[in-house]
Amino acid sequence: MELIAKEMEVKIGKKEIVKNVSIHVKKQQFVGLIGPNGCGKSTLLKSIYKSISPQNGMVFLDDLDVLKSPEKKISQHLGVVGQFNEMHFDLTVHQMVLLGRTPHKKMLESDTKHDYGIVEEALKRTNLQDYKDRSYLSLSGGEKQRVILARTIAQQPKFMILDEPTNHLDIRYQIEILSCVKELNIGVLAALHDLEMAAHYCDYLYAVKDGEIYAHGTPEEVLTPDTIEALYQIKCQTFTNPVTNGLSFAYGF
Ligand SMILES: Nc1ncnc2c1ncn2[C@@H]1O[C@H](COP(=O)(O)OP(=O)(O)OP(=O)(O)O)[C@@H](O)[C@H]1O
Repeated sequence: MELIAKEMEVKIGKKEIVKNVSIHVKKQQFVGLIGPNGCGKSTLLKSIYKSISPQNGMVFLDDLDVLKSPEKKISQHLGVVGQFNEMHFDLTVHQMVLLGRTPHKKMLESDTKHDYGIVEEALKRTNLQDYKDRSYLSLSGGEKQRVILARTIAQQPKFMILDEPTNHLDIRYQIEILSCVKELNIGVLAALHDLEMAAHYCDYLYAVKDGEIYAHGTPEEVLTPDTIEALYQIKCQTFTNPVTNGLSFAYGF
């Protein structure tokens, strides 16, 4: 699915947090949102997935009007991995991932073999098969993050929004999670802090500064020393990593 968010504006109290932001994610594109702490990335994402109401703007997933549609309808198409995944009641990992099937069920409809198959596949993709019977609350932050992703995969969304999905994850799982999301081949909009990961996984980037889009384009177009300095107030040199051939960054020079 394609996502178009147009002229998004979010005010909290008197403060304008998101100022007239438009984002376009084409079918199967992996689009990154970068920018310093507090620039408004999460607020923008939340206003797109309707966790907060924007003062202005519209959001379409193909022809589905997200801001005007009921939650259930939206969650049949849109999966969200948020930044904080705390729960106050305990479920096993398997039960948590099975919850991903809820948007596709009628009230009180029981889980089927088909649902269990989808859950198994999601656990496999996120490397969680051995955690099936563990209590969710007993997991580490990184393990919880993977369970939430598995639940979102089991939801079989056609578009995914991720807010710093690699928060809490060590380097191996950062790579595994982003590769796993990329392999889903669906439209993705993800807030990312690691610029090397953003350069490697994203087809297109939006750089946010003070609630506005400061730059957008391919990673090579956006991740220039000037833009990085403007965003993060840090000197930076970019180079092609001789080992990976990817874009790399030397900070503080
Ligand atoms: N409910 C709220 N009340 C007051 N201010 C808020 C609220 N939510 C967000 N803000 C402020 O809005 C600004 C943007 O926050 P947001 O979480 O969107 O930034 P971010 O770019 O996602 O940051 P980070 O990279 O640190 O996660 C911050 O200054 C934050 O303090």
